[in-house]
Amino acid sequence: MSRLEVRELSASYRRGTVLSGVSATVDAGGWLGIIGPNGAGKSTLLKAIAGLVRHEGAVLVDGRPLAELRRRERARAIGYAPQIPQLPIGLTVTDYVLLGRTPHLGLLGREGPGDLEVVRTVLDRLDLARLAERALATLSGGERQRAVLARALAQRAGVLLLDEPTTGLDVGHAQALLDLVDELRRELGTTVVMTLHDLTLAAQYAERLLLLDSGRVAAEGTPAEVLTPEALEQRYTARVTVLHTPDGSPVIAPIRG
Ligand SMILES: Nc1ncnc2c1ncn2[C@@H]1O[C@H](COP(=O)(O)OP(=O)(O)OP(=O)(O)O)[C@@H](O)[C@H]1O
Repeated sequence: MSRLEVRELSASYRRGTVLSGVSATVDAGGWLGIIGPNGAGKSTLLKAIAGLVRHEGAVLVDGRPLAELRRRERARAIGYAPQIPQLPIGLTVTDYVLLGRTPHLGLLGREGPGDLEVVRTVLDRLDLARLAERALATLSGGERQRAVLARALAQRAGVLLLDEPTTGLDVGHAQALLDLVDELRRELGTTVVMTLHDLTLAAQYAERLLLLDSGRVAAEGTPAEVLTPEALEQRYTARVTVLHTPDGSPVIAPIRG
């Protein structure tokens, strides 16, 4: 169970500031969706939390600054599935997903039956079992994306950062993935932070949403609080109507001009 705290995070690339004073807290087992228009800083925020871009401010897991953790400890604390990963394309799906188990291996660095079982289960759930021995290079875009997510899920880190995890996935595979993440959350108490452009899906799975605009927090709250037609018009320059599913979850429907 891991509680994530992001305090006053700021980050800049050479061209200028991309994140300014972003703060957020995600309770253990919570699910925070990061939304916002292109270029708002969503991916940079995840990379900063993962410790992959230089930033100011602090990221704490269960009150401990991540910057103080050793590499292996950090890999157990935080898992990250990037939007555009660098893939060792010669590896098979199984060997690649097994890399996710690295922070859990013993001194000899050999995987045990437990590690193989975790990998098998994740492959099965993400419909990758029949591709287990295929090289990553031979996979389709959506299959590759699922392999990247499988590796992050196999890591079983306390906090899971997912950058646009459903990009390139068909609706069924997208649902299977988010359902699996939800299960990990319920069973293991995994804390999830996910960026997503699909606002309807974000509303269905995330408990809370954080709307970023130009590197700042424009709104934070439950999906119903954040996803108002006014906010979407203002932040995305979009014409939308907000409908609701029978269980009350917002559905964002674009209106043709
Ligand atoms: N490596 C980099 N070097 C310079 N600028 C960068 C770099 N990465 C991102 N940026 C810039 O930082 C800003 C935020 O980018 P980021 O990828 O975090 O946005 P995003 O909200 O994830 O966008 P999208 O929805 O398009 O994926 C953008 O203006 C982008 O051009």
